[in-house]
Amino acid sequence: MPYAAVHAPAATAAARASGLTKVYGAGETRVVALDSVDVEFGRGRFTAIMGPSGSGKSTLMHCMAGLDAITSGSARIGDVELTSLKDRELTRLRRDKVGFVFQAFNLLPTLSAYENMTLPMAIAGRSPDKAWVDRIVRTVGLADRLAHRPAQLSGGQQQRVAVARALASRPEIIFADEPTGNLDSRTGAEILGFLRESVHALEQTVVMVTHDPVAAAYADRVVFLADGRIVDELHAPSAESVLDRMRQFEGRVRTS
Ligand SMILES: Nc1ncnc2c1ncn2[C@@H]1O[C@H](COP(=O)(O)OP(=O)(O)OP(=O)(O)O)[C@@H](O)[C@H]1O
Repeated sequence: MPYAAVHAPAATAAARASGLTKVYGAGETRVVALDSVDVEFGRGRFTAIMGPSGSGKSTLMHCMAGLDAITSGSARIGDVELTSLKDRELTRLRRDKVGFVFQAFNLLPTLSAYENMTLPMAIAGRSPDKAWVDRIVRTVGLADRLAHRPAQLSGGQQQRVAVARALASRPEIIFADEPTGNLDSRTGAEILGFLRESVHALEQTVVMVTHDPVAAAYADRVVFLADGRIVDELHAPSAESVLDRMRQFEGRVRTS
């Protein structure tokens, strides 16, 4: 049975967690990476996740994307409860409903930009929606690079291909983990602009982990994590307001 049919009515959030707890290890090596996190990622919104190193940002992203099993609580993509899925269903959900952009571009070197973009759909046996793919290609400015292999592209162009690949299947949600970490600031700004454009013009949903207040300012909302908990959030952020919040927050941590 298709997984969508098994579950509850449509949710308004593209993804949500409640009481999401992730514990690694046991005994002396036990680490509570996420401690009962409640969070929603609104459909058609761009959310940044920030927090100090080790605060649980990547773990939250991996658990919400179905890349890592959760210890307790609930994680949903749309109306699908991830904990109810078997491995195979989870693989299918990730392929069909989730797009990923990583710091390393993760493109296949022997394939062209276009083939890389449409590879996940080719694997799934689905033919790409040509009008949609054309729109993405125009949005990320790759029209004259589609036949190039990754080695013939700059880092910024390779990341544009990775963004286009994440968008190509019109996923329910795109998770981006430090997508500009390997790029200079001008090229990084371009990629962030494309992510913002994909949310605002193409009505996609993006959740991005970042350390950079300038990158976070491209989002509609910033969620702050510390010690595996959500401790703050900011709407319509600017780089200054994010930095300011981080400073207040560091002050609180130092004095507590
Ligand atoms: N596979 C693992 N096994 C054991 N502990 C882990 C594992 N992955 C993460 N952790 C621990 O969980 C906590 C949260 O890690 P996580 O990588 O989510 O933090 P982060 O906020 O993404 O950090 P950074 O900004 O440095 O990437 C850390 O204490 C980390 O050491």
